[in-house]
Amino acid sequence: MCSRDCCSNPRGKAGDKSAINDPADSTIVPTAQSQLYPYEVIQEIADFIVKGSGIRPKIGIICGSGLGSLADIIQDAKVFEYEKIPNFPVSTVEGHAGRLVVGTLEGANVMAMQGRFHFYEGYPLAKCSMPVRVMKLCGVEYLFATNAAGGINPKYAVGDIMLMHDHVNMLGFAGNSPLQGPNDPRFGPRFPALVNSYNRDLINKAIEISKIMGIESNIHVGVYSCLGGPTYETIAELKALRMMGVDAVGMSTVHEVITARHCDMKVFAFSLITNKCSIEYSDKKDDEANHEEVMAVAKNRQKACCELVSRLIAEIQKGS
Ligand SMILES: O=P(O)(O)O[C@@H]1C[C@H](O)[C@@H](CO)O1
Ligand SMILES: Nc1nc2[nH]cnc2c(=O)[nH]1
Repeated sequence: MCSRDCCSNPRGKAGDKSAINDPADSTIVPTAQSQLYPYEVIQEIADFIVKGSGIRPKIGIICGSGLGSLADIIQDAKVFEYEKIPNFPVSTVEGHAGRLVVGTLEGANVMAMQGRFHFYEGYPLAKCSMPVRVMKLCGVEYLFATNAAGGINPKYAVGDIMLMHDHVNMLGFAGNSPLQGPNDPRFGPRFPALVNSYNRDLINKAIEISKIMGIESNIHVGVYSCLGGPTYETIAELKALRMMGVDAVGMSTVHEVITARHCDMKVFAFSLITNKCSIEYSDKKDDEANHEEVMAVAKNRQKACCELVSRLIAEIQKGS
């Protein structure tokens, strides 16, 4: 366990001047990824996982809210509780177990985060997406990021899956990035491009797989937007997002994708639509999003999500 309480306590020790130069104190050094988690610290975490599991994973999976079962299908699993991994944050959200599962899926070496870190938990974005860099130094080439999201596109139904082909980074519009601060070129360039972030081949393969699974009418390709949370959106915000071309809205994934693309990982991401976001004013309680509904829908659809992920990993394995 890390001796610096900042790693488990997102608030740190405000006002403690002696900690100003502590690179891992998230209160004093707000968001600079390379300062919060220098390369050497990420390397130590990666070594801990690779040595502890005896596996060098090729595919990294991040399980969205209620989608932890994506990690339950991993074979020969070696499980690391987050609190036992040196310098790792802890999960604080229901539906995010807080375990890293390393093993094999469809013959591929994989590592899966059963629980991710969100900005609204009080973690800076650099900390939220730090595990993606750990994945990279473990050997991961492909990031599979999943999330639960509200459907703004009126054609989307609860339980549908939206394959992400682009995003609108609302936190970025507000000047917040996981890459803020000094750049460490060992991870990637100062100014990474984000066009084509979502791997087109993997999207096309997922569409083909959805046909084989007979769920193609529940599959969409669309644009996700990440907001800070933890509040769900107002009607006016939803209307604005829709005008911007957003199809689904959530509170995660985008900063993970940015970090993955910065270090040149191939990205596949999807949103499970757990609730419909009505953009009309109404008094109906049914129109209000809530986390219980999000979790219940995710539980109902976990089988389809697991099959999609497994089949796509099998395709990647076939090509390698
Ligand atoms: O981790 P994800 O993005 O799947 O979780 C979503 C966003 C919030 O954490 C939560 C809201 O219900 O679900
Ligand atoms: N921001 C946001 N996140 C979600 N996660 C699941 N549903 C929603 C939603 O409607 N809005």
